[in-house]
Amino acid sequence: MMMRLTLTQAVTLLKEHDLLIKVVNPQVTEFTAVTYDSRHIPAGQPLFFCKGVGFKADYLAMAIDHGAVGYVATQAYEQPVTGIVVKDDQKAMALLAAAFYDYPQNDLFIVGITGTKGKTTTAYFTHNALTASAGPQTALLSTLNTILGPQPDQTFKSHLTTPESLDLFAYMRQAVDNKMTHLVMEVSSQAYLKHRVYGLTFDVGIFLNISPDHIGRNEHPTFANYLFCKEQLLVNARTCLINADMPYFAAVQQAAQTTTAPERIFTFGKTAPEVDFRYQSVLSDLAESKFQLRAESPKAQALQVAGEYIASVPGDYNEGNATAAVITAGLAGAKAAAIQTALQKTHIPGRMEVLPTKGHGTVYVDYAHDYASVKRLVAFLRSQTPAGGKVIVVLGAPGDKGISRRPGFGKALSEERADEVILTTDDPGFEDPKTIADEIAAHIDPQKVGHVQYIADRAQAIATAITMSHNDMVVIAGKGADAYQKVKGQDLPYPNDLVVAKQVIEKLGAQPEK
Ligand SMILES: CC(=O)N[C@H]1[C@@H](OP(=O)(O)OP(=O)(O)OC[C@H]2O[C@@H](n3ccc(=O)[nH]c3=O)[C@H](O)[C@@H]2O)O[C@H](CO)[C@@H](O)[C@@H]1O[C@H](C)C(=O)N[C@@H](C)C(=O)N[C@H](CCC(=O)O)C(=O)O
Ligand SMILES: Nc1ncnc2c1ncn2[C@@H]1O[C@H](COP(=O)(O)OP(=O)(O)OP(=O)(O)O)[C@@H](O)[C@H]1O
Repeated sequence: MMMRLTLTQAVTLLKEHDLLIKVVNPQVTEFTAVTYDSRHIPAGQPLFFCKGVGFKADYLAMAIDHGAVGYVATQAYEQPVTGIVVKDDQKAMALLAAAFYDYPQNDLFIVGITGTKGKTTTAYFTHNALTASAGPQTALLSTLNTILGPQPDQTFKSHLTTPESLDLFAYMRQAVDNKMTHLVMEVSSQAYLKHRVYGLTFDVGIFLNISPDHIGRNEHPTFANYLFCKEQLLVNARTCLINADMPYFAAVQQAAQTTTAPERIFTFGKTAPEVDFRYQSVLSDLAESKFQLRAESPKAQALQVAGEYIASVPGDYNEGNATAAVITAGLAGAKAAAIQTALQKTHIPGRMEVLPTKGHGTVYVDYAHDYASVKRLVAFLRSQTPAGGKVIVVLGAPGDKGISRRPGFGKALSEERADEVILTTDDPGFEDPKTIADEIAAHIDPQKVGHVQYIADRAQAIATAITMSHNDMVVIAGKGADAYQKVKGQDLPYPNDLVVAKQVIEKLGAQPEK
């Protein structure tokens, strides 16, 4: 189907949402392409969206030079093309994108997942559970990969956790055209802050947890704003699923109740007094997590997903992520047996990847990169360490953002009493990695952490950690499967932590016997 948007449609929609200020030079009555990037102007009659903190009038001029016949912006420009002037460029872009791509959301069962931690893990579990149940009909929008269909060229690396609205609706259209019936997507708080999902209703909205993160320049001004943005997923979901064990549960539940009847709000938890679904650890070891899921309310029982599950990704916190995926798959019509199989087989790149060794303990590569996740990770590994064994941690903190992570890491490593910490480089951007490491070190309590050192080169830091390990746990945290180091505005190639760790193990001749 040829995608199009008429000027009349655009005006009607924008007026409906009280977003239209005026139209200038209304000579073009139909647009047959849309874009927000002057470096990629499609053929046809393109409409150009002027948006973003870094937008410059020159980009619009360049877009028009390359064929744009209209623009949407918060101000009129001295340009001879049709201009749609709006009160909010991001909201306007989301509304017009949905219309341009002919509302693909109407043909998809959409699951949205938010939470400070666990979004990608839960998204993969849910995607695999739905695929195991109904075949390859489920699209995925995750921080790692975008999957829009079953063919290899319909899977590619993602740029953002939640895409810009224009890309989001384009992806949904491609997914529908590729015969996808379901979509599992991560919804970052940033997506609501920047109105990337404005006007979109989710069939299921999952709220996993919230802890202070993503507050600062280019992100949220305050924690209250961060919480508010995350709550919007539930305000815009037909069915809500909430972790009742987390702080701020009452506020989040209240947000869900604003638009959703109690029959469509489900809660889960391990320790909360009243929940629809309760999960309980059966066995959590270094390879997997086995847990029991009980349905405690009639509406929970009706889903028929209670039972025992094994999640392939170790870490006791992954039981909560897996529980959310099981319930959601049940809500989407998947059968317990298919969900069980899928959970056991799910592999998530860079999330709790395990490398056993001969003589150098066990090596973990994990994406933990804030206070809450490093704390839970070190606590879990500590609980699994054999008597006399140590927990050796390799990590750094990124530059130019997430400044609160630096004291957070120091605090988490101290509270969980890491035995050996090797501070290193992790996407330093325009900052000096040694200064970042010093800021982390300043928050490490020497009474609680055995020894701290700094090794700038990440591969060298990993080699040092694995070489010194005997009967110990080595955890390489923060970068997961990232195959780059962000340095001074450039993505410098880096093999990734798993590849480096495997090379070190091989060099040491420490591969385990098959
Ligand atoms: C703060 C934020 O959300 N920024 C995103 C946003 O930027 P922006 O709208 O301000 O755009 P900009 O990069 O300043 O550029 C302005 C405009 O000029 C256009 N342009 C630019 C150059 C040119 O030559 N011609 C041209 O037309 C650009 O296409 C853009 O439309 O839109 C851009 C795409 O157009 C994104 O790449 C960019 O994400 C940046 C890279 C980013 O780091 N975002 C993070 C904070 C983010 O969104 N993270 C969350 C996950 C958080 C979590 O883990 O929970 C996410 O959902 O990914
Ligand atoms: N429920 C949880 N509680 C605490 N830590 C968790 C939880 N789930 C995952 N983690 C940790 O957080 C890391 C990131 O997990 P995941 O990628 O699933 O989360 P995310 O929400 O997508 O993260 P991000 O927004 O940073 O991309 C994992 O590698 C693990 O260490």
